[in-house]
Amino acid sequence: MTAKIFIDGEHGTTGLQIRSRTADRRDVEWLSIPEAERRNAAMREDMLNSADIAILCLPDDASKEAVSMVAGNNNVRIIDTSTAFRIAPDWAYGFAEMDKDQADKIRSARCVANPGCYPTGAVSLIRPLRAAGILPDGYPVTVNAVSGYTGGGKQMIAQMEDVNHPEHMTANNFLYGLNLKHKHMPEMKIHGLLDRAPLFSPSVGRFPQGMIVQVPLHLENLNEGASLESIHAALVAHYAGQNIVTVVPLEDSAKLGRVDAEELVGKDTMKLFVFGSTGGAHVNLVALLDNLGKGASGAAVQNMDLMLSA
Ligand SMILES: NC(=O)C1=CN([C@@H]2O[C@H](COP(=O)(O)OP(=O)(O)OC[C@H]3O[C@@H](n4cnc5c(N)ncnc54)[C@H](OP(=O)(O)O)[C@@H]3O)[C@@H](O)[C@H]2O)C=CC1
Ligand SMILES: CC(=O)N[C@@H](CCC(=O)OP(=O)(O)O)C(=O)O
Repeated sequence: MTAKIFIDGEHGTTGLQIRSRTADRRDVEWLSIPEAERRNAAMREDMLNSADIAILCLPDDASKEAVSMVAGNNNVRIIDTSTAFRIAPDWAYGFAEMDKDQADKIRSARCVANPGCYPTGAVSLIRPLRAAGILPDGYPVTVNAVSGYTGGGKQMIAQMEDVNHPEHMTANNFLYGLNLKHKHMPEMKIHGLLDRAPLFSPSVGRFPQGMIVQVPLHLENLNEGASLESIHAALVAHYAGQNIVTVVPLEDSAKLGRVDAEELVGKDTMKLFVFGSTGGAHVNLVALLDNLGKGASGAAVQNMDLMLSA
């Protein structure tokens, strides 16, 4: 039997990439609304309630509205790509490699919150070190990142690409979130198992897709015995047995002169690096991903497949 899938927001950046990733699939039937009717609430409600899985690719407020439209209809399962439910206790967090049992939680969940692109990188680096007792309570975690501009959705894409846009942006690389209250911080804190909010400094580069997330650490402030090698080993152990999140061997990362934010564009995988020198004072943890791959649409398709395999 084919599963009926409706993407609310299918004509936006994340929605379109879900459709392109699944264009050849014959095991799903797509329910669809013409683009001109994308904000027609009655049509959306009808489609949402007819789906086996509704994938919400909408701003937070519209996602909350969509969820309210299917309240009480237990036949519909939901994957929400917005920030709205990522720390809701009754939603499964859709980062399947986060813990050994996370894929099973997603498989059996009615409601799955797809992680944010930046939190996917940050949580992937931080959580294993908290779980392994390497990163102590109270450690002041810093997360620095650069994203391709599609991370800002249709609006930022137009601002970056359309020279006639009234708010056209000419910068090749800019910092934002300068009040240090970015909406992703609670998600990073909770799923990173942190007891203190991280300091998060995001930026955007003039390239459509790709992302680097960095978590620099001072070894002397970690729990005793922490080293480049022990941190790398903890990440390797945490991600053993799956092939989406790869921990790059230390000897390979030691040979690199640079990391290219666009290396994984079009892929749904993520690479983790541990940079530093044996016996050195610092390590820099780096996650490399496509903001629209493992950071959004790729993860949504992965979660859909897990839910369909229940
Ligand atoms: N882009 C990325 O890299 C990532 C995005 N996300 C999240 O995914 C979600 C979607 O983002 P993205 O695809 O980038 O955004 P876009 O702005 O590109 O697309 C959003 C789509 O939703 C539609 N929409 C907006 N409001 C409503 C509404 N009230 N009712 C029905 N449709 C509506 C928009 O239509 P209209 O054209 O009329 O505005 C548009 O088609 C967001 O919550 C975002 O935070 C998560 C991870 C990464
Ligand atoms: C470049 C850019 O603007 N990025 C977005 C985040 C993109 C993303 O991760 O979406 P979620 O907010 O749904 O997690 C931002 O910082 O708000």
